[in-house]
Amino acid sequence: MNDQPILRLGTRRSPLALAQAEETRARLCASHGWDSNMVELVPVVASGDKVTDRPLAEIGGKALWTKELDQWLADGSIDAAVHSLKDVETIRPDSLHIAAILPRADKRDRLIGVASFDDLTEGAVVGTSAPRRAAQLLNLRPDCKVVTFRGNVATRLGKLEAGEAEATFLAAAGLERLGQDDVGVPLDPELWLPAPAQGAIAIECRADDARAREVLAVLDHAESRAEVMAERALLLGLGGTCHSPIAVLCDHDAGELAMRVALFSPAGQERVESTARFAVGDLQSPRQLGIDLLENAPSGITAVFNGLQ
Ligand SMILES: NCc1[nH]cc(CCC(=O)O)c1CC(=O)O
Repeated sequence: MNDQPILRLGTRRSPLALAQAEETRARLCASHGWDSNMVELVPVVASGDKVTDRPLAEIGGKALWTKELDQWLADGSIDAAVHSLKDVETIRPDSLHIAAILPRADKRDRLIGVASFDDLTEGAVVGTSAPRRAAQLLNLRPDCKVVTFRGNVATRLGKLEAGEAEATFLAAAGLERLGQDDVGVPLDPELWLPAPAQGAIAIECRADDARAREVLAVLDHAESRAEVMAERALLLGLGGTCHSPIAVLCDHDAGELAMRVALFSPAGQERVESTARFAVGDLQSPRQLGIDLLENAPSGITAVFNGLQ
């Protein structure tokens, strides 16, 4: 009997990351008829988890979430890595391959602490460290004051509980995966858009690892992949990073993809938005949309995308 695991799955150690890794393991075992010990979870402390008092954009960006797992993939310590796709940089090394996108969960943000934006007091302090959430909030409610909220979901809810802010935002998907979908209220995409690829779990392996690619491919959800790849193509066209206040949502609609996008200046005074429809699988058009949007954007928005601010 061979008791070696068939697949070593790297994950971050936060409760949300572990829940996502467990979901991946459960799907793999169900699809292949494996026992759960045939997939080994290998937790790593990511650089991004070590610094929790400053905004991610300030301390080095999204690479902080993938650096260690990329390294472990490269040196063969793990066969695959589980990521929240919204935390994964737009341009990935050629040596890695996104072998599967799991069925996407609720794509919306939830507002926590108050029942609606109208219920925020005049000048309310709101906790977030995401440039998109800060800018989008200030666009709706210029009177609010934004304070940095980082750390895992429980940490952020704890800060809210301790009165450090009147409200905060969290992704519905993360709350759901932690069994906390009773927290806060979902924000209607007509009013408030999520981050590119929000709610999507991606599983990466080495591009040249045919066995891992084959084993993981059964988990791939084509509809979710089409949506998140279009959102990431837009990001590529915009040259967006985690510094960029970009809000976008792509849904399937009548056999096509329907995209809504909004860009903001950092303090929220300026906003450009657009809607577009694409054929499923067309990545050139969302990328072009990003380029066109920036060309016509007001200067406060182009400045942040051109790294001038
Ligand atoms: N930036 C942190 C992060 N990365 C992924 C999620 C939640 C799950 C997801 O959006 O896919 C969260 C927490 C949040 O934004 O509330």
